[in-house]
Parts: sequence; C-alpha cells; structure tokens
Amino acid sequence: MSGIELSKGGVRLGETDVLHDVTLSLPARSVAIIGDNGSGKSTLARLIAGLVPATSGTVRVLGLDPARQGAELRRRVAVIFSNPDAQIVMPTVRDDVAFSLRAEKLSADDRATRVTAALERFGLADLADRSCHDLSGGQKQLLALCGAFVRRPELVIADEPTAYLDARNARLVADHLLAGTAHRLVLVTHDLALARRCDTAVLVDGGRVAATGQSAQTVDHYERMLRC
Ligand SMILES: Nc1ncnc2c1ncn2[C@@H]1O[C@H](COP(=O)(O)OP(=O)(O)OP(=O)(O)O)[C@@H](O)[C@H]1O
Repeated sequence: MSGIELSKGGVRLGETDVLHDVTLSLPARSVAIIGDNGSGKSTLARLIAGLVPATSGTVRVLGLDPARQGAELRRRVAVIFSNPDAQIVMPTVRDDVAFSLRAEKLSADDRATRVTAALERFGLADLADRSCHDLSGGQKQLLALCGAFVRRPELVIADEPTAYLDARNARLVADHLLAGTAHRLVLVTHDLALARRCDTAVLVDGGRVAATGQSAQTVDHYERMLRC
C-alpha cells in the first residue's frame, strides 16, 4: 500500500494561491495536518482527497493520480468533515449506512451483514431504526464514521472531525479513527493532543509546509511558533 507523495504541489482557488510548492512524502499510517486558521490545511486535505485539482506539481495518493484516476481514488478513500449534518443523506440510521454501499456489488444479505457489523462497531446498533435527524451531534458524527468505514476504505481523510463534539465524543471519534491497521488516516485538526497521537504531522503556514516529521517534534515546533 503506497502512501501520499506530493512534488511542488500548488493550488490556486479563484484569484488566490492557497498552496505553494508543497513537497511531501508521507508513508506513515496516520498523518495530522496542523496550522493556523486559513493556513491551507483543508485545501491540502482536499487536494489529497482529489476534491480540488493541483494547479501545479504532481500528486500521488495510494499510487494514483487524482487528476486522471479520480473515480478509482474516490472508491478507495473516504472523507469525513466536521459537520456531520452535511453527510447524512437518508432518513434512518441503517439506511444512511447502507447508502454508502450503493456502488458495491453485494448481495442483499452481504450488504445487510456489513451494515449491521458497522453499526455494532460504532455503537449505533440500538439506534438503527431511528431518524438520523433525532441523533445528537456526537451520534451523528459516529454515523458519518460508520458510513465511511462500512466501505472499508484504504485511506480516511478527516477534516476537523471532532470540532463540534464534547470531550467524551471527541475521544470516541478519535479512537475510532486511530484504531486498527486496515486504513491510513489524514487528519486535519486544531487539537494538538490529538495531532500528537498520529505517527507524523505536517505543519502548514501561509500555504506552505513549515515543518514535517514525527508528530511530537512537529507539534513542538508549532507550539514554539505560537509562543513567538
Ligand atoms: N474557494 C476558495 N476561493 C478562494 N479562496 C479560498 C477558497 N477556499 C479557501 N480559500 C482561502 O484559502 C486559504 C486557506 O483555506 P483553508 O480552508 O485551506 O484553510 P484552513 O487552514 O483549513 O483554515 P481553518 O483552520 O480556518 O479551517 C484561506 O485564506 C481561504 O480564505
């Protein structure tokens, strides 16, 4: 399973050069992206997810070129955002998780088995027949994770997935994202304790990579910058 490679990657949105000259080699299983508001973290995550195109340089994710192999990349990657409401599409919890499997060639029985196992894994089995809109914010984010993981993605890209959660739910969501070895993780976060739990961190500053390496050292670097 190859990782994430960017060489002189740049992104221009409208009239703004949002990312400049991003060169990164990220073989680690879990990667935190940290930095100030507006520094370009979400844009970097979206570039890796194939949701925004590179306007310069090259990008390879799981060995794929997002510009030419976007459909294959989207099949192998799941993206989670901070606002789970934006990710709910079906009326009930079970149907919403099943919707994530719509593109998979599965028998009805296999589909139901996958959905039930995922609901159990994310502690949602007792809520399976509830309306999604009756869930709490934490339960909705667990539903978004459940919908992502039921597809068995090779890479999960999560953009501030704990932003609106209380400490208990934030911990639960983080534990799910960091657990296991079956998927890689790219995690945009302002929670520096959470960033330290990743193998590697990338510090973005003004649309450029200011530091990258082991998460502890990179977070220390950022904390020194914050004190200046
Ligand atoms: N569609 C767009 N058109 C023009 N500029 C944009 C667009 N999207 C983002 N930007 C700008 O790009 C810069 C980086 O935005 P981005 O959302 O990547 O930052 P971020 O580090 O994720 O910020 P935050 O921590 O506040 O979420 C910001 O200055 C933002 O205003």
